[in-house]
Amino acid sequence: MPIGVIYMAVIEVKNLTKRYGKSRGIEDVSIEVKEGEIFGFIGPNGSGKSTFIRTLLNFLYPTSGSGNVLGFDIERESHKLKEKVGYVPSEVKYYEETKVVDLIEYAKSFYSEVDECYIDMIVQDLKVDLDKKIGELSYGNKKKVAIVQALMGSPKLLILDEPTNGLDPLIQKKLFEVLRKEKEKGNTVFLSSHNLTEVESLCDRVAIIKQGRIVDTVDLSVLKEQFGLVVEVSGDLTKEDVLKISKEMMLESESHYIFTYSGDVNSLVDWAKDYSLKKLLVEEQNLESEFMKYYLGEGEGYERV
Ligand SMILES: Nc1ncnc2c1ncn2[C@@H]1O[C@H](COP(=O)(O)OP(=O)(O)OP(=O)(O)O)[C@@H](O)[C@H]1O
Repeated sequence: MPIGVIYMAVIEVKNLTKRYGKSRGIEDVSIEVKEGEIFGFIGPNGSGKSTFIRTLLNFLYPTSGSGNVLGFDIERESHKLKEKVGYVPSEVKYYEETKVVDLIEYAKSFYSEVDECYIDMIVQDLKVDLDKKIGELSYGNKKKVAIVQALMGSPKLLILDEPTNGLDPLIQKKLFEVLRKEKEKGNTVFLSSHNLTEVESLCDRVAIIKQGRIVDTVDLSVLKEQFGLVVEVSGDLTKEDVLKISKEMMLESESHYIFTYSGDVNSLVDWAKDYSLKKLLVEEQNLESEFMKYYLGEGEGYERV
């Protein structure tokens, strides 16, 4: 961060709770998203990602807690807030008989100024089919229309609920390019996702939600610096043999072990030479191997020895 630059919190939420009657939605969620960052929100199915986003945008009333987005209170000033935020919902619903081109033109009429060249470029990049009716579009193709609409007012903040769901890999890549450009312009992106690989490649920071509560918030550049190697071995060796080289056991079954390793590669090679191995697989640690623990239930998963 350059010295002297003060980053404003674009999203600031304190102790936000939303219950559906007696059922849990989100519990005591506190988050701060800084201006100009791409912030990922990840967690298992039903953990509360959509509930959080919908409460933030006042589509749901909070049970308790408070928050502001772009300086606007999420309850009292939600109408102002919604004007300034580009939002892509997880489920896109439009009037089925409307043609895409008409919907986009109609959406433009809500803004005093629209960067037509930019919107045309997004339409082309995402291969949006302008001539079809909404009702004729697939789930992914509807999502693309929602993305175009979210970008229409050149928002300072984009909130996207599982934006890549239903998009093919090429369009996902194009969307990431668009989001990176938004960041380059100084805008802020908040997105929920199930895809840890995409989160790793795109986001600056990530919050992990589990059973409605934030369990961790991570700066990915710091985390990546700590990443070592993930080593998988099987053959004629015991757990004690593995513990000579690493204390970070991720999985162990009979003669088959997966562990992380951060030391010198040559020492790892020397260690491996002492055993008769059937398999030796070494790969760089990534977000998926690190974060899988958050997706596992009680008693499942890795053991740190
Ligand atoms: N309208 C509703 N009425 C009652 N409970 C609800 C409602 N919507 C969500 N929930 C509950 O709130 C919790 C959080 O759901 P939410 O949809 O926010 O999770 P999510 O993380 O977005 O899930 P997914 O990854 O599957 O989209 C779940 O236990 C869910 O059953």
